[in-house]
Amino acid sequence: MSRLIVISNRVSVPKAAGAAGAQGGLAVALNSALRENRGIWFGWSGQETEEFTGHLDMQRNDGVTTATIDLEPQDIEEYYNGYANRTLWPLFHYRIDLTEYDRNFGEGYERVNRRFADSVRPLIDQDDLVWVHDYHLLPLGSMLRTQGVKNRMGLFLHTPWPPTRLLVSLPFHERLVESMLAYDVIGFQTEEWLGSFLHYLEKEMGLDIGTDGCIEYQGRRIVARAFPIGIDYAEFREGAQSAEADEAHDKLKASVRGRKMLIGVDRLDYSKGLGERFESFSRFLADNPDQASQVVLLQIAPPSRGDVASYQQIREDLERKTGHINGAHADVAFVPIRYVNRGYPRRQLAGFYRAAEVGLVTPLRDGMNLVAKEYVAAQKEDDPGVLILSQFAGAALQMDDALLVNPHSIEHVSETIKRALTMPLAERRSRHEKLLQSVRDNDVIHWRQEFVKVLFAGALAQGSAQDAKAGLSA
Ligand SMILES: O=P(O)(O)OC[C@H]1O[C@H](O[C@H]2O[C@H](CO)[C@@H](O)[C@H](O)[C@H]2O)[C@H](O)[C@@H](O)[C@@H]1O
Ligand SMILES: O=c1ccn([C@@H]2O[C@H](COP(=O)(O)OP(=O)(O)O)[C@@H](O)[C@H]2O)c(=O)[nH]1
Repeated sequence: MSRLIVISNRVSVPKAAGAAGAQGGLAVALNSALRENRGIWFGWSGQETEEFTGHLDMQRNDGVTTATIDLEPQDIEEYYNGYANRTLWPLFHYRIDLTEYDRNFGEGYERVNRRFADSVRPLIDQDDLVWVHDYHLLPLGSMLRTQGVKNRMGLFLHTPWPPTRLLVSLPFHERLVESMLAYDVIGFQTEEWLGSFLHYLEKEMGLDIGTDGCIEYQGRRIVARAFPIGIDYAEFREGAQSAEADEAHDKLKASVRGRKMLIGVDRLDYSKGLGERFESFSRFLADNPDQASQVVLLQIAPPSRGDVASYQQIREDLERKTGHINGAHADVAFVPIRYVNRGYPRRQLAGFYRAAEVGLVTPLRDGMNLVAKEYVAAQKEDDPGVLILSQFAGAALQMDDALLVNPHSIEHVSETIKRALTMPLAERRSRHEKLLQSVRDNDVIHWRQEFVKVLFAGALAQGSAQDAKAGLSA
């Protein structure tokens, strides 16, 4: 069996920054995928070094071998804080108002991708499958090809892919997209993002998408397909039944003293729609004065990408908004929003999810959103909570038994909160049963197997890309 060489910006090693529980879905998903496979996970340690040395720190933790490099401050500033998180992240989440174009960012991005290529190259054996992740590393595959790597290489994008009319605002967009065509397989979270990618290839590059869903490019055949990511269902369910989860559940339940609870768990990111969520909750309190002292919103929001100005801004905005809402609706014995700026281990989160009657997952745009799936997996099957889910999360395409909302519509979300809180048990059970089945059937193991199968076999996309092309416009 071929080894898997996974390459991502973020690697989940104990030494990595944020390992305490705020690393986001990519790290969580890859950790469990790699535990199942022989191979190596390569990437940035999350640490800074004065001068880049290319030194590989190899570790074996919990069944996963990792190889990490440290980056120098200029790399972190231009590549991670710069091109990845000030340019591509906002653009890929449809926020061209926040997108910054700076020549130094682009140069730093290419330099760090080259450093990744130089460092990982010696780890790749002839039969290995190479699987690159996310927007930080789009040109890595083409750099490895230049170094003579002939292995099968795949790319999976964890974020949305933007509509063509937004993407063309990126200087040198053609160069970036063309570099992606060095991969043999390009995976997206949903058919929608896949459709936008294919639209770009057709309209901007004049490429034909084959009837078999493949792209012929310079004598090579590339498969582009949707592979929706899932959670490690078995591991999460086990954790959700642990003593740690029970303790977290019991403590939280006791603290709300009989009130109903809504829960949100998100990195502190403008894409997660936290401001709109708080306003919707405030509207619910204003429109339902009889309920106002009976319901509490717990928002867990570990800080993320704190060196980027737009993230500092959203943090300030939310602090101000929470203060206003609590000021307007609190009384001496009751505060409506508990806003917590720290991360928790997932076993504790599982207990928190179970304690909440409603899961509020309302991003303005999100590649998938694993919190939505975790909320469902953590519920008691005989008395489950209700998931309110943004129609703009990738997860919504698989979870239409949730209450789907437009997170921009404060009225709609407020009314949906009321509906969720008063939903009869029979409807809660029937919705939850279907959601749980989908979360169980489409777990992270299924995701990894599907991607690796296509990468390994070079198999045709079986019409999926063609469906997306026919059914969606960018
Ligand atoms: O590494 P950070 O800068 O701290 O950010 C954390 C991760 O955020 C993003 O996660 C995405 O991947 C999830 C799993 O596929 C998906 O559910 C979610 O919708 C995405 O936002 C980012 O794409 C990762 O690279 C980051 O590691
Ligand atoms: O305090 C926290 C907050 C979040 N997470 C995890 O971070 C992931 C967030 O993934 P998601 O796909 O929802 O969003 P992302 O942060 O990757 O954009 C989920 O597995 C959460 O359980 C965590 O472990 N502790």
